[in-house]
Amino acid sequence: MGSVGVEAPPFKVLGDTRPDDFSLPAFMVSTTRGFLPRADPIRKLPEEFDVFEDILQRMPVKTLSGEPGLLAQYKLGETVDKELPNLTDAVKKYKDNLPLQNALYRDYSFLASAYLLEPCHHKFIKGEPYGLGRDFLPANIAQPIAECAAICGFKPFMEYAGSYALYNYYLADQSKGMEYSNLRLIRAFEHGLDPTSSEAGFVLVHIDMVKNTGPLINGTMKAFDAASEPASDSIERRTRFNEGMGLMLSALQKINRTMETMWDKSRPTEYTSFRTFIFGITSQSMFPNGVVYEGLNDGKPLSFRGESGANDSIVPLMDNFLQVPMPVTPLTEILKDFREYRPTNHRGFLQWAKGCSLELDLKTYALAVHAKPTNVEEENLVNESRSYWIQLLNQVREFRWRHWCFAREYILKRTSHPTATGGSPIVTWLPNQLEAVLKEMVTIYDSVKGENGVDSTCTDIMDAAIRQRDTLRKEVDKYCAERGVTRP
Ligand code: HEM
Repeated sequence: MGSVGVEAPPFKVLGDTRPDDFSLPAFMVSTTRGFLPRADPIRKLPEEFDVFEDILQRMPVKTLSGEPGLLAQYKLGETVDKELPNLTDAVKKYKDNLPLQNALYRDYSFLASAYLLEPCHHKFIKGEPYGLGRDFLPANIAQPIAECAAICGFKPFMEYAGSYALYNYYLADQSKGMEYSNLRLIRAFEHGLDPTSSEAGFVLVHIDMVKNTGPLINGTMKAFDAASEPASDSIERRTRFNEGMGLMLSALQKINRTMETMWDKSRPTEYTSFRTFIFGITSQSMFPNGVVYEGLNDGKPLSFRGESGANDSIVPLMDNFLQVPMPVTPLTEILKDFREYRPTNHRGFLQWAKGCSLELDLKTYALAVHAKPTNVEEENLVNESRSYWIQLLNQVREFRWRHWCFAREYILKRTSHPTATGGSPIVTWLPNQLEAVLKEMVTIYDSVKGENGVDSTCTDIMDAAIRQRDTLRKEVDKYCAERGVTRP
């Protein structure tokens, strides 16, 4: 499987993820594991890192044994300063083992965030505002994290895929595979080593969703493959294009159903307490002057965005495939910035998919607005393409709408802190993209509804979407008024 030969250089999507090949990066897009790492994450570090491992195990608010850890006692900072050697040379020794470098990056980024945000956690549990985080990362964390992050192609700060979420699970029982109840976190800040905790649920639901991305990639590649064929056999071409979109649609439906399990797996009342540790530096009151990484950047402070699902690749893939236009606002600039915080291979794939969709003029082909089908079979296929396109947009809408509901129930109702972990403004940012999708749905529907009709599924979808747009506007206006926020 693999590569579509349009003008853009072909992108190699893996079929076999070659789990035993340590010369390849941990993250490479595949039709089997989708956006998950090529193999289950490495859990155990080599023995040179034993002291580091020991601190990591003692770190969480609640350790694996259930005892309070260093973060519960406000002792992580002094423990790191006293006990942790600078292991940069040991990191370099394993430079050719890329999945191991990713495991090191995950572990150092956990320690870096815990170290920087420990004071804020202690303010938070006393019911006070976050105050200031530590603005200095000592060499024993700063230098090894810079080393392994550079080798893996990450920024030297916690990210969603490479660290907190997608490279942070193991299978309790190897024979049971990736079923939800068999997944455990490798690292956690608060109570996440207990699989029934809200922190574990929050992370594991992301993994459980991304687990379904193999078929999404497979469908995407099939749709691109079909559309890039010569137009001579238009029936065959469109049949295969529709098959690809059909696979994408069923994958997205499954992903959205899994997302809905968040409500049970992670309680809305508990999110704000573990999230203290996943905030970033950029646009956060806890780090007004950035953070100095000892021995790096000539002593000048650095700033990175925090961990966020905004760095997941499912929705950006759909935005790019469907060519969803985003408004020209400062909020959209944040969306673009988020897309820098992901594995290099994911980034390459998303950019390639965007170029491919534009180059193939996929939207025009799918909607075939002024097409004059020569027979009933072709007409039916064209209507099917239109229907799939609208249904795919509807899945992106559903994802973003549920997301707005998460933001409302887990965050807006619990805290007045104005920025999310990734540094986006909490009231206006998610609606910026959700409104863009709703607008695109209306535009597309208006362009095709007179064209011999679209099926009744689409009519129902549009009725619901238009009602939702009105509800969203009212809710955002209410939160803006309450918090004195103006929409950019
Ligand atoms: C309790 C559950 C969740 C909460 C409270 C939450 C919160 C947020 C917030 C506040 C943002 C804004 C960006 C920022 O961090 O600055 C965001 C963005 C995002 N999150 Fe989540 N999230 C949740 C679950 C998920 C899940 C399960 C996924 C699945 C991959 C996900 C994927 C995304 C995506 C794709 C965006 C960007 C949205 C867009 O492009 O419009 N989130 N999330």
